[in-house]
Amino acid sequence: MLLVEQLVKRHGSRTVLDRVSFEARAGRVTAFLGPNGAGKSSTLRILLGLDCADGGSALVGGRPYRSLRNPLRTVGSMLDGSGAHRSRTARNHLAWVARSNDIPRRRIGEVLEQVGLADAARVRVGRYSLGMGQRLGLATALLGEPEALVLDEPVNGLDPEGIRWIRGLLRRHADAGGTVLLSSHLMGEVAGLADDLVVIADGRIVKAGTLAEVTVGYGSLEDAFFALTGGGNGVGQ
Ligand SMILES: Nc1ncnc2c1ncn2[C@@H]1O[C@H](COP(=O)(O)OP(=O)(O)OP(=O)(O)O)[C@@H](O)[C@H]1O
Repeated sequence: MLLVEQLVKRHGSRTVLDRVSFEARAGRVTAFLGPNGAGKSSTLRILLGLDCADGGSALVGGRPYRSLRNPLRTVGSMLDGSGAHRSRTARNHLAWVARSNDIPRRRIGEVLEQVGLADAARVRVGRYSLGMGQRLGLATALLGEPEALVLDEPVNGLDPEGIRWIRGLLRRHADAGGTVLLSSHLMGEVAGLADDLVVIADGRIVKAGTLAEVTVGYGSLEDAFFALTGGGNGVGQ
């Protein structure tokens, strides 16, 4: 469903993505794992049409994101929290997104209920906690009932109950045949959730496969991660 092939991205003379290739399949939760600065966000931004590649391709359901007619009905995403303006309420924000993507209004109430924000729907986003902002970001991603979800560090700011909740939500999405791609630099959250792993370090894919394939020969996912990434930063925080 999500296919990244030979992706190259440069900033000045620096190559931050070096022929990155991987696939996130339908019915699976795929974790995109790597230390800070490895190139996860850069890849996801290109996949979601927010940045241009210098080479290669990134396809959603066989097409570049920018060629999708109503993108939020194909792929829902969350990068950098909710993406909502501080002065808006959650309901206003979702109404605006729904309108711009031809999504029926009934979905607003449904997703607010689904992410546990129904009671805070009329509170301004500027007053939300980090975790509430994450929930609103997820509500926005779910609004168009997309087949695929692409989430950058989705558990940031969530408390243990929130982490458990998001795990369940993503699991159900994949079990219903959807595609989930999430990035993370935290081991613990991924070990209990992902079916497939893609490990990136210094802009290169160093390993991809099922959880069992990636961890074979190592005591734990954390051991595998350190060995594969050369002991990157920010791991296990
Ligand atoms: N606009 C930019 N200009 C210059 N360098 C950039 C730019 N955007 C990203 N980079 C660099 O590209 C590299 C990859 O960054 P990226 O944000 O994709 O990493 P990441 O794996 O998402 O890390 P993190 O977990 O910290 O978010 C980093 O070295 C970063 O400094």
